[in-house]
Amino acid sequence: MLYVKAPAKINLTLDALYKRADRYHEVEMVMTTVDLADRIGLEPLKDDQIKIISSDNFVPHDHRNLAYQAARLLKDTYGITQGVAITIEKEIPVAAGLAGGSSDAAATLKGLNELWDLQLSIDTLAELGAQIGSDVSFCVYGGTALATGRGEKIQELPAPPQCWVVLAKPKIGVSTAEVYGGLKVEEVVHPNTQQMIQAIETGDYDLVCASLGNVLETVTFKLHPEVVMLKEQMKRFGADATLMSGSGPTVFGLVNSEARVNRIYNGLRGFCEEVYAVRILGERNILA
Ligand SMILES: C[C@@](CO)(OP(=O)(O)O)[C@H](O)COP(=O)(O)OP(=O)(O)OC[C@H]1O[C@@H](n2ccc(N)nc2=O)[C@H](O)[C@@H]1O
Ligand SMILES: Nc1ncnc2c1ncn2[C@@H]1O[C@H](COP(=O)(O)OP(=O)(O)O)[C@@H](O)[C@H]1O
Repeated sequence: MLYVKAPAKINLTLDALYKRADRYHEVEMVMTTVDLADRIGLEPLKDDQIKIISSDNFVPHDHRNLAYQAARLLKDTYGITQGVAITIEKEIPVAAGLAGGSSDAAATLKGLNELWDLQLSIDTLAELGAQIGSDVSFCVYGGTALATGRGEKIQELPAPPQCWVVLAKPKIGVSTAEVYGGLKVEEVVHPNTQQMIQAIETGDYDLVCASLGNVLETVTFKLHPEVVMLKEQMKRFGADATLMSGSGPTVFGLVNSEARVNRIYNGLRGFCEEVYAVRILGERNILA
């Protein structure tokens, strides 16, 4: 069995510039991976089938699974007749704004590239990933990046200044398509993406905190007011800055003191089941 790690991402910024003719939004996003990860196990099968094994009931076990789609894409593109059993040990909450499914797909692409000895470059894997979903290219590279286009054009950035990230997910799942569908691009307050990049490049933690912004927040807040409450609680418990990740509903807080992390974690655990305190995995780890 070949194992590959599939880490979650958070969006430090998420800006939408306009809606395109293909109905996707042209975006600018600063994203970074965190050390909350699924584990993907890949085992060759003699017969020509793709089998998904997972004990998580929220994860589809058929062709709708993004890891299944990654294997299908490689098989169809490169004429592979071997089958594979894909075991998904799920740690990342599903439909949470943390790109769990996209990261599983990216890890599957990387793992099968080895298992089937395809010798594809990381850039080719990222291009293939874009056919599966907008976030998959970023997940292939990991680390920290500016993502543009519909999210698939990736420019590497250095690691942000090290800090803790507290993640809290309310008991709801959010549909990315529904949230983007409710966005009125002409009314949004744009985050300052260039300032975030400058903050990361100069290692300025306070400026990172001041530059967080996500135009999807207002849409998800209207659909699910409990997300606003959670964000306010996190700030009240002492996070330096807070933001919703992706289309939500997960909210994260940045914190640069361990004592405060514990206080926030314990405080939030009182009324939110899914809380995690993790570190930023700022650097690329292509081999995962
Ligand atoms: C919002 C983000 C931010 O990182 O993350 P999540 O909340 O999903 O984690 C991503 O852009 C999500 O990427 P991903 O989940 O791969 O989305 P896709 O499957 O490509 O698209 C789902 C739907 O979202 C809308 N969509 C997505 C990306 C984009 N740039 N513009 C869009 O309008 C489209 O309606 C599309 O049909
Ligand atoms: N391997 C997978 N893990 C999680 N969700 C998956 C996976 N494959 C497909 N999905 C589907 O993708 C949708 C989005 O899930 P996910 O990637 O976890 O969230 P998000 O897009 O908010 O980051 C879910 O509705 C789920 O049914």
